[in-house]
Amino acid sequence: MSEMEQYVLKTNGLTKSYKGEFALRDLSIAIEPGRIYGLIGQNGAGKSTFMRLVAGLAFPTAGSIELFGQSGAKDLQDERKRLGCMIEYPSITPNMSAKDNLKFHRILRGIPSETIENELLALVGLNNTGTKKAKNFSLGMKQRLGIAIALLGDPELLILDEPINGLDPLGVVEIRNLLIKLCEERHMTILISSHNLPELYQVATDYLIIHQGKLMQSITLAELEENCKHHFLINCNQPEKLVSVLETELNTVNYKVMPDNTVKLYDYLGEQEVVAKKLYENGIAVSNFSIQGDTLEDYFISVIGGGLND
Ligand SMILES: Nc1ncnc2c1ncn2[C@@H]1O[C@H](COP(=O)(O)OP(=O)(O)OP(=O)(O)O)[C@@H](O)[C@H]1O
Repeated sequence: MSEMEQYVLKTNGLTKSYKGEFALRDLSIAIEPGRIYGLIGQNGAGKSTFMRLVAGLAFPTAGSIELFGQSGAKDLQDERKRLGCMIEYPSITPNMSAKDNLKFHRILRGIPSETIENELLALVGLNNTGTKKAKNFSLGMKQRLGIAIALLGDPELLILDEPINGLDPLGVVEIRNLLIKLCEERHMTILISSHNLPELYQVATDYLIIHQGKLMQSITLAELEENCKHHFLINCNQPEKLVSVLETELNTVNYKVMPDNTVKLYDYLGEQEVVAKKLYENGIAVSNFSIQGDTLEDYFISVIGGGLND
């Protein structure tokens, strides 16, 4: 990456329609290097469409794509050599072993190094599969082989469409560990889609939530955790006085004043009456005083819920 390449991928107003129906609408995102982005949305939200457009497997109806700082048609095609993709299904030949599958794709892509096959098999934990044919692999093994194929060109941006859906918990952990390793050891940027937020959790550093083809939210892991953390939500007529009461009478600075002047208090969660009493004693009129906080699923639903039926 050169200094010019602040973003690995940037899209502006990216739109794709099929026969007048929008699969993707006005999607503008920016992906920074060395991070793992979870592209999250329900079935049909537009995740695969987005990945296909970035990979050059489909063409946008409107909007633009910039890869590694380049957006001209020819430059974009050149930059796509720096991508590794597994979109929709792993491109596996069922009657071949893992190694032969890798060899086939290596030759197809004109990669001379033969040692890369064994290196990648070891990396994805398939080095002991010998002559076993891919059709006899578990789903998790097939996904890992698909990832190994996507890694053949030593990509800087790895795009994986639903690599963990349908896997058992152990399979999910294996893929998760592999992705974290690729990001940490090779500084690879990863874009991974799923319709399951808890499955992406612990692997993604950033989340792009899409619904009905539109970007609903781009959020970091820290922001997601902050939004899901349990707290008292307090609405009152004197937020400054409330803050002073929290600090001086309740001895806490573990609160946050939101842009709309509501206050989130993260302390005293089991002691609602203690807080309520202090507010009352100090003459603070409260219009809302409730415990808030979401599970990841609740949060996801609350974000996409805003876009239902538009
Ligand atoms: N080639 C195509 N022709 C017509 N419609 C399409 C085509 N590809 C996608 N669509 C439509 O675009 C919308 C988005 O589909 P897409 O496959 O991108 O969603 P997704 O989020 O990847 O869903 P899933 O999780 O089910 O894979 C859907 O309504 C789908 O029917």
